[in-house]
Amino acid sequence: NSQAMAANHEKHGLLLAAAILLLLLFLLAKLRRRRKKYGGVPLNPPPGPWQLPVIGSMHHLVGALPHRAMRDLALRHGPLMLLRMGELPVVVASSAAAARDVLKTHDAAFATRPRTNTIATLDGDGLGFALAPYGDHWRRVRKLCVTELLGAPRVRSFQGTREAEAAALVASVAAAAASGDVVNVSSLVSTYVVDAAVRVIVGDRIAGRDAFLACLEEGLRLSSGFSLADLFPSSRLARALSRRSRQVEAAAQEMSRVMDGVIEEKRARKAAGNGMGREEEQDILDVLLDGGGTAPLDIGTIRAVVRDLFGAGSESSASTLQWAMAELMRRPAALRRAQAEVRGALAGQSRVREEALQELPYLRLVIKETLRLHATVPLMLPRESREATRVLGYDVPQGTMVLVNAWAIGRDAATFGADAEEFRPERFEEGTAAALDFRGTDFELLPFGAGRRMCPGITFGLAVMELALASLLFHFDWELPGGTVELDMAETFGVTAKMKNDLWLHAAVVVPPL
Ligand code: HEM
Repeated sequence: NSQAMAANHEKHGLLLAAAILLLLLFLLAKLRRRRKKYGGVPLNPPPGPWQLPVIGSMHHLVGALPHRAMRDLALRHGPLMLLRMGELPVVVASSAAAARDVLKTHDAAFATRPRTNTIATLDGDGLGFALAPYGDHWRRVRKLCVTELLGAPRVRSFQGTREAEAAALVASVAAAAASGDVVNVSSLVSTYVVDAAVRVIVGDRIAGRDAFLACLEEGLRLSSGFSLADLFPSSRLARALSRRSRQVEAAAQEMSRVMDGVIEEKRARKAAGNGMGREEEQDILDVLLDGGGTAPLDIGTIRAVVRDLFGAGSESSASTLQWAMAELMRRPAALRRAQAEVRGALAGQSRVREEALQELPYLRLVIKETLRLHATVPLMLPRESREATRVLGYDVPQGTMVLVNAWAIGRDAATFGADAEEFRPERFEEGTAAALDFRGTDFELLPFGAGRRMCPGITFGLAVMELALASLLFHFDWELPGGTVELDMAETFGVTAKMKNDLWLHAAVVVPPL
């Protein structure tokens, strides 16, 4: 009997051991699968919200704009968190300290951009530099752009063009004011920014101008956000089903076709000895076709650089200007102060010349505060880790997409105090905020990013924005249209957080344009 009991015990023991072994193997396999999914062998992944199979964390982002939803999640999960968008692991940095670690301490490790299907399709036959992988091509094109195209001397050389476009903007507002119509500030400001950009980038005499702009706009719209194929890159079905993939392909082809026409036109004019005048008259495309003093660039690269400059430069600047006007309308004291400043500095003159902008420190604070509160590229442009890296003590494996929530960082009460959500340009005249700058050295304020991939168009963008804002405030008094109690400050979804609805205002001429 006792022998039978012992045998029974042994049998149970063996069964138990086998069960435990199986369980362990199962858990190990699961763990390995998890680790493999995260990419590599992370030791300590950043915390994050719970995930569902297949869609990952996407259900946490439903119902709010991504930068807002991610800010709310970061308040619960911390300044560095791990999300999963479909198959893609995405790490989000949401505090100045986390941003410093990504953009400064490990700048080189995070200096590349993810290559999503949308980007690969758009870049199909030409690689610019905004979305290019880190490497020799990016380095060469960026250097050319920083030194030859977007540097202070070149930007200064376009002063006359900008002033002419600002005069056209003022004339359009004045015409609407004279007829008593409400002015669509959003639309006029966008036209101004795009016209100024077209003239500076490809010149004002191109035949295919309208088709060219329509293509750029479509390309930009399609490259915003994530497409289905981007979220499930390994799923050929998703790719086949994704209507956007096909739209992107069609847009990319059309864009190349139109752009080639523009370039041909330029080349023909150049060959005829007409159109490559003195340096100060050269537009950016002239310089690109010239090779900028180095070996000539291939046509695909030229196409892509032109597209990048438009894509990165136009909507961001136009959107910032619209937010600035909208915020000023909500803060009459700030509006009055900015107007008193510009009208005082330019007393007796009939238009704003760029030299006068030096005398408008408050106007600059208005733009700075707008960039803080409405970082128009709210999640910056995505980065990707080139190697396994530790950020704030957490492991970020190679190949992880990294987003920096510049929008949330600009509104962080830990930096800007209890009124961080309010528009108050004066904050930059007081206390520690006065020392903060947005040129990539202070991680509390990152509207243009920081590090190797930071925005190279700051000088260009500020020149366009300051002149327009000064002109609008110098010539006109502004009022909300009758019946408007509260301005609609909602944002749209996209790479840039634009105002969702156009800003309509009443303008009254105070200083008549010539
Ligand atoms: C208010 C205006 C603007 C804002 C808020 C803005 C913001 C940004 C941000 C956040 C980035 C990503 C930086 C990073 O990854 O660290 C960026 C990149 C870039 N911006 Fe801007 N930008 C503006 C105007 C412009 C203008 C006017 C141009 C050119 C004409 C321009 C050209 C670019 C390019 C080419 C890149 C990619 C740089 C690279 O990957 O190496 N931007 N911008």
